[in-house]
Amino acid sequence: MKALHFGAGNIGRGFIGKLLADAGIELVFADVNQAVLDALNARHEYPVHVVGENAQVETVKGVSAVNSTSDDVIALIAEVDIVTTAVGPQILERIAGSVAKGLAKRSDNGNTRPLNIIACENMVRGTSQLKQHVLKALPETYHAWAEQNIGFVDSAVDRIVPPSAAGTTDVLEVTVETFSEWIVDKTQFKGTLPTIAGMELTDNLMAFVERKLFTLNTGHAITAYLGQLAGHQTIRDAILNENIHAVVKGAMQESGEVLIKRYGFDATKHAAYIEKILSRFENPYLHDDVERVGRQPLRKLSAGDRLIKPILGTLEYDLPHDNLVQGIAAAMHYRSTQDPQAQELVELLEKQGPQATLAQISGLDANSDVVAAVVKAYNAMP
Ligand SMILES: NC(=O)c1ccc[n+]([C@@H]2O[C@H](COP(=O)([O-])OP(=O)(O)OC[C@H]3O[C@@H](n4cnc5c(N)ncnc54)[C@H](O)[C@@H]3O)[C@@H](O)[C@H]2O)c1
Ligand SMILES: O=P(O)(O)OC[C@@H](O)[C@@H](O)[C@H](O)[C@H](O)CO
Repeated sequence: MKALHFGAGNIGRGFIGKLLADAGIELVFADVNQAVLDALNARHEYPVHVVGENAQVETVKGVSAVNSTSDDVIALIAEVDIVTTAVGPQILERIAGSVAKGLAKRSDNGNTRPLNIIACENMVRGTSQLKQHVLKALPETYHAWAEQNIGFVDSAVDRIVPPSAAGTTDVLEVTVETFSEWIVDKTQFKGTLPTIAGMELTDNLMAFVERKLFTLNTGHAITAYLGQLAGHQTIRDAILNENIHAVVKGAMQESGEVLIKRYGFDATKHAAYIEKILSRFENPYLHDDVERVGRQPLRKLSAGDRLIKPILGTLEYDLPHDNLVQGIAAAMHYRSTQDPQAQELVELLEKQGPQATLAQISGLDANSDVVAAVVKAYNAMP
């Protein structure tokens, strides 16, 4: 079996690529970072530091790499059995053109072996969104063939992988937590279901996607935003602040009440899931900057993402949401000179103030009580 994985970044090298290579699948990474590409092709292996109580260094072996903008990608898509991505939601549209060209070549070559494509991004049904971009770029004459032979499989992916520790000179080294979870929608595969250790199959993916994105990522983002406001550099320092801990836990519980109503989750098990996540945020072995976790605030404040979708759920079921309001207000205070979305947020706030800015980014009604509550909390923050 052969795989092409787009994005040799933290989650690509530290989680999805590692699982594929560990399963004995011949793995080629596609990326745009020349230093990473050169190192992968020179060494064909890299170290993964799995940190925790039983820390160990595992070596991922037998990998190679191609430039994601080269025709190599097209040739690979024509022949591999599985394509995965971990590039970031905003990049999916950019790789869709090459995927479409690869599919056309695959069809022209008469290759009818099933190919499954799995986007491993923090978004709801990211692969389905990639599929739409690919179909737009693929001439219509290939659509029926693609429907028959290509599985676009949605997934939920969970493992905290910050950039490697400061001081390392190895561009390939990656540090990961012990915990990991990769859940894929088994109803969307073409051909035989793959058996890859660490990949779980489900026929109820939406529950897992929302449970992860609207618990872990909701709490993570709020930890980052409140943490930055309080002057903390890392997620661990932020969550050890009692006031932040209380709001983060409260927000995950508020979001959890929605998930319990929507998906019938067991309340006791969900409370334990929240506690486990809080302990992961405290992980003393990871150095995870609030700036990484808070990155791209406009994406995180958009209607379907980790802050707004949960609060919409509390409105739908008439549930409390005071802690989510604090989290959204803190997100609007996020600042980063490295992050174009943080710059855009500042420009919007300067031009039109918090009420219109929040309404524009999130799709919430500018005159709603919830927007008024966020603006009040925003103005009360330092
Ligand atoms: N890091 C985590 O803890 C974590 C956990 C779960 C999910 N995720 C999700 O995984 C995705 C990737 O996150 P990450 O933390 O690994 O980010 P990252 O920045 O470390 O990695 C992204 C990689 O994509 C590459 N890239 C950019 N444009 C590309 C292109 N056109 N073609 C191919 N590669 C391209 C970058 O060079 C980089 O190596 C995101 O959607 C993120 O939400 C991250
Ligand atoms: O990757 P983002 O920007 O969507 O979110 C930042 C973090 O919350 C995220 O990367 C987590 O570390 C990850 O989702 C853990 O599974």
